[in-house]
Amino acid sequence: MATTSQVYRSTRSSDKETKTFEEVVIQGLAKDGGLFIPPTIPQVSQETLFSKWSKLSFQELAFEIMRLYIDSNEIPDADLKQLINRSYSTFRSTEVTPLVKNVTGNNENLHILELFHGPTYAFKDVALQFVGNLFEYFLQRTNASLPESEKKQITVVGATSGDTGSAAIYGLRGKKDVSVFILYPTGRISPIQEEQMTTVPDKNVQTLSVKGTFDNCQDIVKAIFADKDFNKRHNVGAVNSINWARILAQMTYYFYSYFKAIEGKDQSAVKVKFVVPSGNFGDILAGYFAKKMGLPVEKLVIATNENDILDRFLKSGDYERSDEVAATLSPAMDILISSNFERLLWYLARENLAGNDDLKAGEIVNGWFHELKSNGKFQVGQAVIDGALKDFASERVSDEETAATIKKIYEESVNPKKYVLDPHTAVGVCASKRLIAADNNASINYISLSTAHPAKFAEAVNNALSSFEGYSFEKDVLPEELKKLSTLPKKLKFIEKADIELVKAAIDEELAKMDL
Ligand SMILES: Cc1ncc(COP(=O)(O)O)c(C=O)c1O
Ligand SMILES: N[C@@H](CCOP(=O)(O)O)C(=O)O
Repeated sequence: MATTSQVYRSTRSSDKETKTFEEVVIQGLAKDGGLFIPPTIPQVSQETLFSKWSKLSFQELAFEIMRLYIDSNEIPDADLKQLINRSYSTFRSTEVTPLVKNVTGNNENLHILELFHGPTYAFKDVALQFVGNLFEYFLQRTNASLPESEKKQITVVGATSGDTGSAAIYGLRGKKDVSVFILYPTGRISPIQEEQMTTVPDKNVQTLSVKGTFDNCQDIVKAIFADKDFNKRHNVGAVNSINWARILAQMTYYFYSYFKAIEGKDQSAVKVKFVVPSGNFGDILAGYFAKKMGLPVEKLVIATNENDILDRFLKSGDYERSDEVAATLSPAMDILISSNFERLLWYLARENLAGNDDLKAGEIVNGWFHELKSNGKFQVGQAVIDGALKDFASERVSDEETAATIKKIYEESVNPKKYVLDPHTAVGVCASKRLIAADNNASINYISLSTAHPAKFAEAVNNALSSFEGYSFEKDVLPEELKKLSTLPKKLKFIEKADIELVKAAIDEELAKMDL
């Protein structure tokens, strides 16, 4: 049997107010600047997990999980099933997120969880195909009873370091009553990522290339949510992982891949570690929920590149923003502040500092984030670090190690041979390899999340592999669908400075032209 959790609250709130699922999806960010979380995490029994859920398809599993977090009065069973099936019908794999088992042979138990079989070849599609359909569902229902002049529209404003942008655009292109504005840091995303976003001709889509960093873009998006007047005029919606529905939809692949990894093995004798290339902490946070719901995960391993705020936190308890973002081979993870970490901190604060009191936890987290804003850092104390270390470990991976891992796996892989990793996935696989050596324990299975298709990062992949005889990016890596992108006309608007007023003015101007 499973328990449910269908009300939400803000990580920074110390009052009793709760919200419904629809409210948190449509609102995105809480008014106090906090993120929405379910205060109670539903529990799933081991019996349900292993005698029922382990036999389900990806779509069936998604339904069981989502049902626990969404009241059936908000979305009835039949509608939720339809939303899920429609969202995953766009994937190129019938399994949606297939697991490549024992990629380096049987000795290492290293499995690669391929999350890039959706329309934009990155893990974001798993959540954003669903979120796009969800926006449409809620809007159609609200608008059905309203006269034409009062019909609601949503203006989605998102920030991307490369992948969220295109996945959001593909999830929302052409949808009625929704417009999409995506901010990305000029020159800091790969050419294919930029082409994916800027070549979509639908009139409800506009990309904004902002002179600055991803953190500048994310800060502007959060400030836009806090701007009451702009929000009232435009009804702003979130596609970044500040939107709870993103995290919810990502939980499925933790359960699904766990069951695939242990298939045919004695479940009580096997341990599973998930290794997750991390930036904004949205992907691995879904794994935290899966673990807390009852999936017997040994550890969730945060793999960072040189932008290592999460690794430094786990080692010191200081959450401290660096002065500058490093440009690495894994640019989608070039992030200074990991937005979703706030959600984890709320649970850790409640359990370790607030005597399990929701309101007190909100007060503590609010204090921390005010400190971060004024001093660029805060400290959580040993009890919170110890709490985090029960579920998490972390590894920091350099660019040299990333490139070396792409090479090594190309050389070593047996299933299939000459397996090509993208640089983000390589950060995770490098961390997995370190753990395999350190743990030296044959009962542990490592599920390393592959967050993007290698074709999206041609330069890093080619630099690592072009010296191998017979290697051809065009022939072996680049999918047909991505080949034609460079020939299509681009639609983008430059924003000269990372300035909220310039961005708001651009949105106003473009919205007027869209005439939705
Ligand atoms: C390819 C890729 N890998 C890893 C990440 C990091 O994921 P998260 O931000 O959820 O930690 C991102 C960006 O989010 C990404 O685009
Ligand atoms: N790496 C992300 C950054 C945005 O993160 P999100 O998960 O909060 O949307 C990207 O590719 O855009």
